[in-house]
Amino acid sequence: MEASSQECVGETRIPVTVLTGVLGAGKTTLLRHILEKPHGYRVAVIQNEFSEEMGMEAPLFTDAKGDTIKDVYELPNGCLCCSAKDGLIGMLDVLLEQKDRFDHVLVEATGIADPEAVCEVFWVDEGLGSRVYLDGVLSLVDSYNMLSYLGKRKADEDSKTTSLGLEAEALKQVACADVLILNKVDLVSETERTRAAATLRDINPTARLLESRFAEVPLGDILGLQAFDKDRLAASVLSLPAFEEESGHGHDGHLHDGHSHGYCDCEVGKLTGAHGIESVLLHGEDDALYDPDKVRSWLADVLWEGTAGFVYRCKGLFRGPPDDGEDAKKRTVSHAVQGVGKIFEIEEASTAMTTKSKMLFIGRGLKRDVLVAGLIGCLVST
Ligand SMILES: Nc1nc2c(ncn2[C@@H]2O[C@H](COP(=O)(O)OP(=O)(O)OP(=O)(O)O)[C@@H](O)[C@H]2O)c(=O)[nH]1
Repeated sequence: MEASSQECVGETRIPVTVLTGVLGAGKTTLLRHILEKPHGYRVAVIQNEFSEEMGMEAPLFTDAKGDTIKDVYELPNGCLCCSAKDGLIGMLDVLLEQKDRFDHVLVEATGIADPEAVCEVFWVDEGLGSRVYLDGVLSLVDSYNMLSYLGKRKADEDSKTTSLGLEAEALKQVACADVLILNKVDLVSETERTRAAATLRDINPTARLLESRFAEVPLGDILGLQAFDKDRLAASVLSLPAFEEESGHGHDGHLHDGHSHGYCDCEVGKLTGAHGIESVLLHGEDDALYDPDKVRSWLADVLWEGTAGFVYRCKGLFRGPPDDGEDAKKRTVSHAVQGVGKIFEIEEASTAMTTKSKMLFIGRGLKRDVLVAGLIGCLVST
């Protein structure tokens, strides 16, 4: 596409990139890279996370001075590919009024959004199409977990107890991509990395394929590419395999068909339920302190042994005891928990907690009582 085609009567259209990726693939990590590091790119971000439904706050992005970055806009109330479409158009309109502040817009879709339906916003809405253009679709893929969520694990492992059940959504995100980022390559062997890359190439032979650790990619490789091609996207989606109807998620693998008939499970903006995925949010007691070592061994049981059902994603914040010698009433230490598949980490949170400790688990067949008892078992003994 010629650069000049992005101009309209004396005005340059703003490029928009759509970012997709299943739960925990590294979308927030990529946003940190884009927003917090000094690249010279001025990017406004629209986030459509399920944070409200999940009871977790959206992540804060800060600049080198520690100040909160303001160019992040949250789009609540539903999923971008259906109920939040109008909200997206409205928000882009608001952003365009301040377009001297940025050169690029990045729209982060939830892990279940249908990227094809999100892209349609840009050619269905004529008014919008004259002011912005779709630069490309960027899909992040977790190289460590992708074979399970793309349904490519060996048959004996590929059961509902070891898979999130979002194969159709994950495949479509790969198929629709103009740029694929194979992230978390630090967690896989050379052989696994090659296999993962070949799997992606099989599904989408034409996308630019990048590999990354902690989503660190040159921004020139993902933004300002003028890579989006409507016909290529349609052809790529058509070549996807059909999926059987499951858990009320009524589609045939081509999510587009479901949408074009006005039906979408994520219409109410819920990741859980209709997709057969559950979430459990645990709240700690007001002043309770949790022992990081106990939390670590509890999570090992939950994630590695499956003691509370199949947990694919967990995240949380909890209050721990003060460092040795400090008065517990004066200062407690906040810890952040992040887990994807069987990998998790607990580290001191960079910002002090303003809310109670909370822990979110997403997966299938979750045992709430077991999780509640597990968290209570992590209380600091007095
Ligand atoms: N080892 C490793 N961990 C990574 C990499 N990229 C991201 N992570 C970790 O993976 C976890 C999930 O990353 P996020 O960026 O929060 O993923 P997300 O896609 O925003 O997650 P959701 O909002 O739940 O969909 C965090 O603990 C990250 O630090 C990577 O390249 N290597």
